[in-house]
Amino acid sequence: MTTYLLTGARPLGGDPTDMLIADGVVAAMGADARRGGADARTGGADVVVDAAGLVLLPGLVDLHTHLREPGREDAETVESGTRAAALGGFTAVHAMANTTPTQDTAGVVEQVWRLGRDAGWCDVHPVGAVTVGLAGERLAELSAMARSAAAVRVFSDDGKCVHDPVVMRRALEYVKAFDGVVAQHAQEPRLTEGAQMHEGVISAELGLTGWPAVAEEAIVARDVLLAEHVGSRLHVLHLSTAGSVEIVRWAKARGIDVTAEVTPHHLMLTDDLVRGYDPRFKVNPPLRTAADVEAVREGLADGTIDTVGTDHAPHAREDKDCEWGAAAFGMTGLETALSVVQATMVDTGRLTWADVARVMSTAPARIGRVAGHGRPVAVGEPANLTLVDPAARRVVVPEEQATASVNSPFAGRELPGRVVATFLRGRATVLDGAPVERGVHV
Ligand SMILES: NC(=O)N[C@@H](CC(=O)O)C(=O)O
Ligand SMILES: [Zn+2]
Ligand SMILES: [Zn+2]
Repeated sequence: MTTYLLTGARPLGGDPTDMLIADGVVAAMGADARRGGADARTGGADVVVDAAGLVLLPGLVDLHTHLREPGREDAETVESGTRAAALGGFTAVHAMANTTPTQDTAGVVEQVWRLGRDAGWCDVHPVGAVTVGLAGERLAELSAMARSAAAVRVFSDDGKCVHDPVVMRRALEYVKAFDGVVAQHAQEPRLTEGAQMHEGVISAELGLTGWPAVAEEAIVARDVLLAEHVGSRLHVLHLSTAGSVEIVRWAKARGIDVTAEVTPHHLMLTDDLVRGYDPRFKVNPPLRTAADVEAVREGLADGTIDTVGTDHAPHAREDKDCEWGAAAFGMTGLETALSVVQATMVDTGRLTWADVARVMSTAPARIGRVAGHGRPVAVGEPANLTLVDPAARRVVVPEEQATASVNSPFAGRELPGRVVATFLRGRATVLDGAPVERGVHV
């Protein structure tokens, strides 16, 4: 296996140091990293990576990716989506269940898991659907998916809300048997019929049907109470309103086992962008107000919100290049997530890089029960690592990204930070900011 010497990388909170990556693990750090060979420059390593000035993070873990395969390979495939993930610094992603066919059986989740393993860009953990066909009526075969080769631990009808309280209660009870978690897309369906954007001053001005904050908050409030009642784990996806942050803060103070996610776009963008009617800004839940953005930033900074999940939602051109009302909901995000978190949270002084490791790696790995990821950067640990250049800046050009879709809301924006290298169990998937095909380095 190729060995790598990273020179002068800055681990979290530590001084710059050298690191030897060999046999899939962090083999040595500090002076020991060069002891493997007579050559003083390489220390015997096959590849030397100059990491001076770079931040070394544990490989990022996304609990919320839409890979679209099977069913919409025109928008994304497991191959293109996981390549994008590696370029974004991710070593593991959870593939949402709203595929066609739905990931609601052991057979389909095993298929996606195998496609991920064969592509080799990052670990793919399929999410299992909570209900058959995401229809919200009958529970899917949760335990068969948990016992399958894909070892599913995260269950979600994402795209749809598990709105029937009895079905939600049963799902929460059921997943306890295998330490699973229900990840809820909190959207009260009756309060959001025909909704096109956030309900507020701007929806009134534009004459578009609004998606009120209460439609999210009512489900978040109900679900934390259900989770408390049955003593189960709940994860709230893409939390987007100030009221939702308050409810989760209350629930945590009460000891309820709830975790919450915010997306990069809800940390940066607001509903006034809809004024241009550009469908790149159409997303579920919708972009909210500046006060909501401030509240989710504060929630992420104080630990109320546990994770940043990309909700990478690629869509084919014909589903986005149309008028606002007809366009699909969703935005790509894997290749910009870390930069958006840097811009909104690190460069504003609200999170340290150690906090970023927590919200984008450690916490999602723990919630998803993913072994080998989100671990401390230390000798003997699996070498799942990301090297970031925080001083770099770049303009986002969707056509240059690895994702097969171009619906990035950050197109044309200059963002800070660049993923220089990603390592998956000691193998480089990205070097010098470019993907490394398998077989080039083994
Ligand atoms: N976020 C979105 O706007 N769309 C997601 C579904 C979802 O995450 O709810 C999609 O699958 O396209
Ligand atoms: Zn969703
Ligand atoms: Zn989603």
